Amino acid sequence: MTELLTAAQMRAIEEAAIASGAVTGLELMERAGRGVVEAIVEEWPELGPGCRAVVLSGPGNNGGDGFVVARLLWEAGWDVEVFLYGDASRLPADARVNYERWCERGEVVALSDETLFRSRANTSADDRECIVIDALFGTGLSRPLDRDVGMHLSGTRSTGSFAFMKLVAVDCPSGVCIDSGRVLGQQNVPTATDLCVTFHRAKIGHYVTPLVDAISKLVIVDIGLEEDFSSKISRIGEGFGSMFEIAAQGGAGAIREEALSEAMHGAYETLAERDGAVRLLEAWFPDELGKAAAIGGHKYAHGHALIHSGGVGRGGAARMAARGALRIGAGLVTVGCPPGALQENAGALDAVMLRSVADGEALREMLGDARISAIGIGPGLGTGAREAGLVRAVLDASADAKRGVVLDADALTLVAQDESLFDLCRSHRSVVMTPHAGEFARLFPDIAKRLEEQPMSGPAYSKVDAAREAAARAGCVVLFKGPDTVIASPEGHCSVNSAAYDRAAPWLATAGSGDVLTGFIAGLLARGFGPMQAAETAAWLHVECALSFGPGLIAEDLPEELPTMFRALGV
Ligand SMILES: NC(=O)C1=CN([C@@H]2O[C@H](COP(=O)(O)OP(=O)(O)OC[C@H]3O[C@@H](n4cnc5c(N)ncnc54)[C@H](O)[C@@H]3O)[C@@H](O)[C@H]2O)[C@@H](O)CC1
Ligand SMILES: Nc1ncnc2c1ncn2[C@@H]1O[C@H](COP(=O)(O)OP(=O)(O)O)[C@@H](O)[C@H]1O
Ligand SMILES: [K+]
Repeated sequence: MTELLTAAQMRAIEEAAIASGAVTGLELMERAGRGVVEAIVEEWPELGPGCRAVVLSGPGNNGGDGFVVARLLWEAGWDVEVFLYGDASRLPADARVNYERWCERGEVVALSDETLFRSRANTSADDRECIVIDALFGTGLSRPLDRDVGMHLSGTRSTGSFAFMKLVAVDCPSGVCIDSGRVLGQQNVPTATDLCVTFHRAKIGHYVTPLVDAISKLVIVDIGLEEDFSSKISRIGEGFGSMFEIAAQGGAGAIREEALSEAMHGAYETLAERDGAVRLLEAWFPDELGKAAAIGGHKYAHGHALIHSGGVGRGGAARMAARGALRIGAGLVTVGCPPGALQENAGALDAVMLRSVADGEALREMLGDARISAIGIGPGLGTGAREAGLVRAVLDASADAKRGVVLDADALTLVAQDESLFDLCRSHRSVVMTPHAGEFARLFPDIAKRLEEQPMSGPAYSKVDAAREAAARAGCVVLFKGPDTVIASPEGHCSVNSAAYDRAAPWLATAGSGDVLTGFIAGLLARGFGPMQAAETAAWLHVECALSFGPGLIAEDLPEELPTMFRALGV
């Protein structure tokens, strides 16, 4: 797992590195620009000397990176044109140095529609490949782009502008708030980007919608800000100034990195432990996953999951969830269903047990069995009074926190409709809610509305903020689905399970896949996982199963892929 950073965290890390004397801003800029060029060469090895590059540099350090890219491509024999948006005399120091270095090699043209239109790359008769480098704004974007800049970007991004165009964004596509992945302002700034090269760590915005949908490939360049160094710089805001003071007082020229680390020791938690850190779930699984095999003993030692089904003809969702719970390692799984649906379910279940549950009262009685260690309810359930009674019974009879509960689909709709059910969730210590965007809007309409409003300044409200606020309000773990699934706990822990970039699995958006996820979570809760850990592990395995199976996947395939996954993971 790695941390996804905010722009403020990234700035703090850079500033602390520079203040430590371990590296200069100019060196970081050179490494950043070099990283962009290396990423271009790796992405398009067929491009090289003679190819065209149009570099759009902005008024800050992002523009500075652009000048470095221009120089390095020029030195490699590319035909480079550079445009500047802003006033060269007001560039920050490092960007200014790189501006001047470029000026020794080529011209800088003021960016305007007209100059872009007249660029060599645009007007030449030959159709040599052209790469456009978007180095207008990076982490420093604070307000919406001016209309004309939005227009330039639209112009260059529309395929008609240049003969063969690939668009490379330095750090992030300009106009996007990198904390949220959202475009600032009313401008219809297009963000479609072939390659985005960012530095040190990915930022939150790179992994959440809408930005995650717009970038074809994300490359993270190591600019020498070491892992253990950055991990010590965790708290932005109060107290941070004093760290710089300590660094500055070190005197005697460059203060060594160790001295700075020493100064910070004990004063800052590691980034991973800090509330507010957003973790990206990566090649990872908790040790607990492997423990089932080691526990041995009775099947009840591995937990008993109850999945509640809907009525006749609506049981498929619960049966798939049950299969998921069983495959992920619950010792026993029972499907509970209305008496009328017994026959249907009996014909379709073997290893999964079956119980008739007439109503909420009957369910309450059944839940007197303390060995039932988790419940999944919602898929295919229905939204009538009887079903509301079932959800109430589940929440009432398991609030002792030893029994985890997953609420999905219709159960979420019921909770959204009834404040008293919402209150029961709040007072329960082990509930996981798994809404997709529609269910999320029903449960948290004001939060969903805020997420839809056009942001005018950064940092903008993001899907991460929304999931966190929802979790805090509901007192539950909230798993907000999508290709950018965000999982948040009421305590403020938060992670992103991405199905983008090298984990893209669009075939996972298939009917019933969410039902299987409910089963995965219920199975892990039954095994004794905490709600956050169960949600994270299940979501991560869900995408891994989809990747392992590949296109053609249907929801039923997901549980069946788990044994392959477990073997691959050495579980
Ligand atoms: N600080 C460092 O040491 C490093 C920074 N790097 C680069 O520096 C970037 C951040 O640089 P900056 O903090 O200078 O920020 P940017 O270059 O993203 O932009 C900041 C400038 O744009 C202005 N501005 C913001 N929004 C505007 C708008 N809508 N219209 C017009 N002007 C606007 C700001 O007033 C400021 O002058 C990163 O994205 C990265 O590309 C890299 O070189 C790595 C090292
Ligand atoms: N584009 C996508 N790529 C990968 N996974 C996706 C994508 N869109 C949705 N998903 C995932 O697919 C599942 C769909 O769940 P849900 O919306 O509840 O559907 P259903 O009710 O049909 O089961 C969720 O786990 C969600 O995160
Ligand atoms: K940019």
